[in-house]
Amino acid sequence: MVYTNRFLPHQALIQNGSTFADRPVAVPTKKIISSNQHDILFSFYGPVWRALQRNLTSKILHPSQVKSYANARKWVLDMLFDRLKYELGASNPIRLDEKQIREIEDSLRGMLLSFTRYNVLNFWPPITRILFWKRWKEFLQLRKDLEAVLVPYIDARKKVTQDRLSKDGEEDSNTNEFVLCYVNTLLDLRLVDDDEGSKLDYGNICTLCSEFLNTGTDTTSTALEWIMANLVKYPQIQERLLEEIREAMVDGEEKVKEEDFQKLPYLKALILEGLRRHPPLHYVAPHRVTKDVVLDGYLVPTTTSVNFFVAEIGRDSTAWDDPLAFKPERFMDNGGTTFDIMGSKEIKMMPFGAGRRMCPGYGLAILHLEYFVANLV
Ligand code: HEM
Repeated sequence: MVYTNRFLPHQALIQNGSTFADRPVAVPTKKIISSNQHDILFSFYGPVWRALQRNLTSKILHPSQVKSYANARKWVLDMLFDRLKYELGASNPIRLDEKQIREIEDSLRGMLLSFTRYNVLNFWPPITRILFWKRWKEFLQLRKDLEAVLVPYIDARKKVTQDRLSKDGEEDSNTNEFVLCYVNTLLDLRLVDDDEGSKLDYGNICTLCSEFLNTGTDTTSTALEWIMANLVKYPQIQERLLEEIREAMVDGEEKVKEEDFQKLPYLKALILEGLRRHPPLHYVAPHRVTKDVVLDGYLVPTTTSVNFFVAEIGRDSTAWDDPLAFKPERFMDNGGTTFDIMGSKEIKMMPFGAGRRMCPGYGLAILHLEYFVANLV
């Protein structure tokens, strides 16, 4: 088995941006450093991050947690409906919350879109930061802007959590609806084993939150747009899906619920076909092998950055019949849908990557896509 690690210099820079600006580096611990200890750049600029983030995301993205966000999904769907009505000329106002969401989105997007501009700062940071000082200043400003947007929400969450605990530390019985969120897991985290261990600072938390938001939002919305576009392009697919949804729903119900999804195999097939034909990420982030490997006669040294052409893999004519066609039926099997999206036996497509660095949010992403596609249709 060839293990690969991430090779992501720009992330190292972004993640430590605030650290270099005005905060001390969070101290890595023996426990946290693990899979990335060989990464060349991370070993200089913060090896703690990848493993830390992986631990946290696997906790918060566990299926038991994912279920508890059903209300949030419903809220977003209502917001989408509001927007559709608004754009169609109805008088429903857009909720104020959307403004706040846009604010977060804008600051994250600014950071994401300009990453090629700042990538040069990674090459030899002590020098490139002097040579490109203007860029470095701009980068720090972007980072400060991002923190200015996120910190109030982190504080608000802190307050909700503190209010929830009674003075003697017992849980308030009136707060049964409390849902653990990602920020809570970050606030609780200690970087060393003992009780005195340091907590993550605002810069650290903002970095982890922005990564979580970046990886989870644009990807899902891009996939959703492609799937909806194909439903418009192929009315017969839309018709078949609508039929399936009608059959699965109890008369009088207005929304497709998460419990209904198991009765909707064609919906699942549609989502998979959307991800195969139009994966939101054309490549996964660059990886590298943890030791030199010979593959098919080619040496892959540890110093090489390895890129996987996700989109091409899903359109490979040796693996798929008529690969350019949009046919959800290809995922249907005896009336059901069975596809090994994790690629544990074979990899015919990898929209979420594969192996141990596979997207930890794939279950949540598929759930979101099912939820929004079914309800919009
Ligand atoms: C259709 C939606 C999505 C697609 C196509 C997608 C795809 C991917 C891919 C290809 C990777 C890189 C895997 C690799 O390098 O091998 C990744 C990483 C990641 N994704 Fe997703 N993703 C989606 C949704 C989400 C969601 C909803 C979340 C969380 C809320 C999420 C969280 C993450 C995180 C935290 C990583 C980094 C994991 C690591 O560094 O080990 N993703 N995703």
